[in-house]
Amino acid sequence: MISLLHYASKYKKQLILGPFFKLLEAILELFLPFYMAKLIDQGISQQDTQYTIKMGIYMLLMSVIGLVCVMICQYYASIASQGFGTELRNAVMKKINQFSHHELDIFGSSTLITRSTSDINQLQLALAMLIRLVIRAPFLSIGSIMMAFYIDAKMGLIFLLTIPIFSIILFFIMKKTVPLYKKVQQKIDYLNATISENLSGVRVIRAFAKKEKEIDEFGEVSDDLATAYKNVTNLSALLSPSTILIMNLAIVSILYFGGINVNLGHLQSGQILALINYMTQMLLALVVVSNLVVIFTRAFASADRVNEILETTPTIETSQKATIYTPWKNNQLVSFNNVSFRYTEKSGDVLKHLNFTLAKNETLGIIGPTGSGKSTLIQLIPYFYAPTKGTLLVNGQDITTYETGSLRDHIAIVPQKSSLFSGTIRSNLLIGNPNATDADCLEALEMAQCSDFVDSLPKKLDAEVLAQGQNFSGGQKQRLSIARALIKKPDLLIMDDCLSALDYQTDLLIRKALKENFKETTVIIISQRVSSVKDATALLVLDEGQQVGFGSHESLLKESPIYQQIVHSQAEKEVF
Ligand SMILES: Nc1ncnc2c1ncn2[C@@H]1O[C@H](COP(=O)(O)OP(=O)(O)OP(=O)(O)O)[C@@H](O)[C@H]1O
Repeated sequence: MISLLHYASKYKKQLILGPFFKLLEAILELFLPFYMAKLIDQGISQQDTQYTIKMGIYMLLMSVIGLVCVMICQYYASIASQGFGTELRNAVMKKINQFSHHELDIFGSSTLITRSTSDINQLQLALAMLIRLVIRAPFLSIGSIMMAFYIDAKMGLIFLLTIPIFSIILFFIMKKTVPLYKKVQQKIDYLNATISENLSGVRVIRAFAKKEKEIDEFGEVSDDLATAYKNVTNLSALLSPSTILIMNLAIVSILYFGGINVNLGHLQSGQILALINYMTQMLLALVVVSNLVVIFTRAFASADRVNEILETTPTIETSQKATIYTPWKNNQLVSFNNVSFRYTEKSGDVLKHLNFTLAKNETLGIIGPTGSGKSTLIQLIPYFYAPTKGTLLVNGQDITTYETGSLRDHIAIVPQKSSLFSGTIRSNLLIGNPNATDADCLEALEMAQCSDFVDSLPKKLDAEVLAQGQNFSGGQKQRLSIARALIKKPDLLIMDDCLSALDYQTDLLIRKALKENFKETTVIIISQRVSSVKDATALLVLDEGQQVGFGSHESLLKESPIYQQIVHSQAEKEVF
């Protein structure tokens, strides 16, 4: 948590002045009972109206100044805590954006969302409390004891006695609640993951009529969190009645011993009232201290979770010596040299000893059964993942030596699962090329075979796209994703099984448009359909991560049994 405080360094003024004004207010609050005692004992008791009014005015002034101090402190606390939260959130988002796909896989999106929202909110709250209460509460507790001793040393002993009793109760409650609060935070994480999975898969859940099952399962997760919350709040809630019990017992003691002292003439009734006020003030301040402990415990747990993100070193980092990718230096655009890859240390190799080369302006088709590693392979080329073994050259140079942004600027990928962003059709296309004109957009839409349906929309290029493109059909989303890649006019275009979702005619027209308009572009097409890749310059056949064939359609038909099987099975289907 301490290490995160430098994100509040811009707010030094607020961090110093906030507690300072709160301290001023606490000093004034501490003197109020003292003046009240004087008002009663020397003003009201002795019927000295002038003195009573004077003390009343002092008390009023102190209250007004105290109020102003509180407002200034709250103002500074809000500025500093909100600013700190914003700085921290920006740093976390920056870091997440530097993560390679490997770190994104490890963390998972739901915990990244929880950590950058609710955990940072917790830290923001802790900083606001730090400014507002961390000096005030201990100051009021100690100050009240000192004032009690100042009024009467023997009565002050009652104050000293209450502190260990309160501390023992606080210690036992804290000992039980602190670990429980950590558990609650983990359960919130799990609840968020469940909500996000349910919402993203809501259509599948309904299609399989599993709504009731999902509702029941969510109910269990939710009940689990509620039970954890109940357990911890039940324990925390003991603190308040225990404090009130101690406070009342202490007040009874003050009244009892104070009464004796008043009878003996050692104390006056106003002083007894002041002592009761100090006792209330001290115990309420101690309750605030205990709440602060809870807030800080939760903040420490959140700080660990946020720090985990900030301290993660991305496996793919652009080094100082990184080279800027410059296109067309080398005839061999992509070269896999004995490349193997595994997602995690423990999992086996998903790609095994791949060796092939793709020359510029050529088209490579990748085909193979599901799970054979096709998508994994193409994710290595833009350096989303680093090869585990072997070297991968792009444009004659090891990908690990490139500045990743410049490399990716020259590559466009159409992912297997199309993803559009909320905005308009134009804003989605501009992701591919921010400088594209309307004419460029229309040309890309034409090549991706989506002109007809975009033309039929009343707002055309300005037609609204909802989050994840929900208002478009699967095929329309796929074609818009293709247009977004084409508008980039990349050196290397990678299409990850995106044509299989389209009808044969559209698939054919898109490939024809590519051939005619992207003569200077190297293309990699993954497809389950032989017809989509058979005209490629070379075909790579994958099976369980192994390269089991590489060559033209004709040569593979003669040499590769797996390719023969694939062709045969598809030819059979086409008869029916
Ligand atoms: N992010 C990931 N983390 C761990 N394992 C993964 C990950 N992505 C894929 N895999 C595993 O890697 C293997 C290859 O998956 P990949 O998606 O590359 O296959 P594919 O040939 O593209 O399949 P499909 O044709 O079904 O799209 C599979 O066994 C899969 O379980």
